[in-house]
Amino acid sequence: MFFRSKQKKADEQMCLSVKQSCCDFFGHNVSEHVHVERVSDDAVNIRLGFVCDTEKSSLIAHLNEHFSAASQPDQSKANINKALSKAPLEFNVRYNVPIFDSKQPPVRNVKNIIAVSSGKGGVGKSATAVNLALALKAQGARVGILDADIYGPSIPLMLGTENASPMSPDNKHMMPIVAHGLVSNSIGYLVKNEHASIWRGPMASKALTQLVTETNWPLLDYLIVDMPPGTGDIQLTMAQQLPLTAAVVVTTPQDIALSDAQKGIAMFNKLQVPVLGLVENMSFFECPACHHQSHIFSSKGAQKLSAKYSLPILAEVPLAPLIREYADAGDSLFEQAPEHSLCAIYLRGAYLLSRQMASQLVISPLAQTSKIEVTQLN
Ligand SMILES: Nc1ncnc2c1ncn2[C@@H]1O[C@H](COP(=O)(O)OP(=O)(O)OP(=O)(O)O)[C@@H](O)[C@H]1O
Repeated sequence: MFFRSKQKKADEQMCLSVKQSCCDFFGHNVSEHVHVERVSDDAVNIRLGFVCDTEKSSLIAHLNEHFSAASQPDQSKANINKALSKAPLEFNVRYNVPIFDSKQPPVRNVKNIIAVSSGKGGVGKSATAVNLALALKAQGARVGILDADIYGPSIPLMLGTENASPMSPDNKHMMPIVAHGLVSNSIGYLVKNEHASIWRGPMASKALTQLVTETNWPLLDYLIVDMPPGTGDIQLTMAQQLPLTAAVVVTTPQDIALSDAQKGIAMFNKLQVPVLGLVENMSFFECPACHHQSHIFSSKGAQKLSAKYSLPILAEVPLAPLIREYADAGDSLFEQAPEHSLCAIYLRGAYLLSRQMASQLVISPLAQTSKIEVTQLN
């Protein structure tokens, strides 16, 4: 009896510290989603609102965690081990990228589809989509990119795959094009730009649906979709047809871009697609000689939007000739200049993006357990 009550107290204590540890880990209060329950003398179930598994005497918690956390496994493991230090259990963390259910049928092999969108054209949406995809890949995720900007597909140029065309071994499905470790498909691989640009709404949406569903995607943690600019009927239909997990809105700091970005946020809100955050592109220009920063397109625009909609700013990307040069050459900034400060900006953006995804997972009723295990980084 005495032992039981002591054990109960120890369990309560352990439960509290696991919850606290999870809150620290996720960076906000998730305690009501954390369920800790002793299932036998030597096993405890921890369910982080969505996952739980026990194996023999060691406790295996499947953390549906974002990829970037896998680059700090010791940190997270240490946190949780600390919380469990009183329990005679071994604690292992396996990393799973979370999956969301969607109202639309899922795309085979694709865990999460993230739209990169902008209310206004020419703000650097495609460049942002490519660099975020490369940054997620650099952090260990399996990433694909879908060029849904069927009126101005620029992904083939930016990936250096302009002359590629997808093979179809079974005459039904296309094999995506591989470049810089990303798989991609684009209407630009299939038809000449001038042909796609005369397509009308239904034809354009049908082409997009085919591009998504008839591509033989390998197992992907993230499929980044470069949406066409704007928030008209075409964008709305496209966003409705895709089983989107979440969206990222790209803007420049100037008022005209911001007001269009708001329309983008409103569109995703209407479709109940969570917006993970904002990317402010062409935020400033830093003079290479004196390092003075000029705010060519105004300043603090994204900050205002961020405050108004409670959205994080994932990245403030400068106006930097290198971004255009690499994009035009179809080269990867991450392969050619991995130490460059621009890479750090995109890597942080990707980190925040995937972290936001993990947070959405905790609060979203659409979240489900990922069954696919992701290899932990060394
Ligand atoms: N931060 C930046 N610094 C310098 N050049 C940039 C930056 N971002 C994008 N660019 C360049 O600006 C041009 C337009 O960018 P991009 O094609 O990504 O814009 P977009 O918003 O996708 O355009 P569209 O509306 O046509 O789809 C490209 O040449 C790109 O390389």
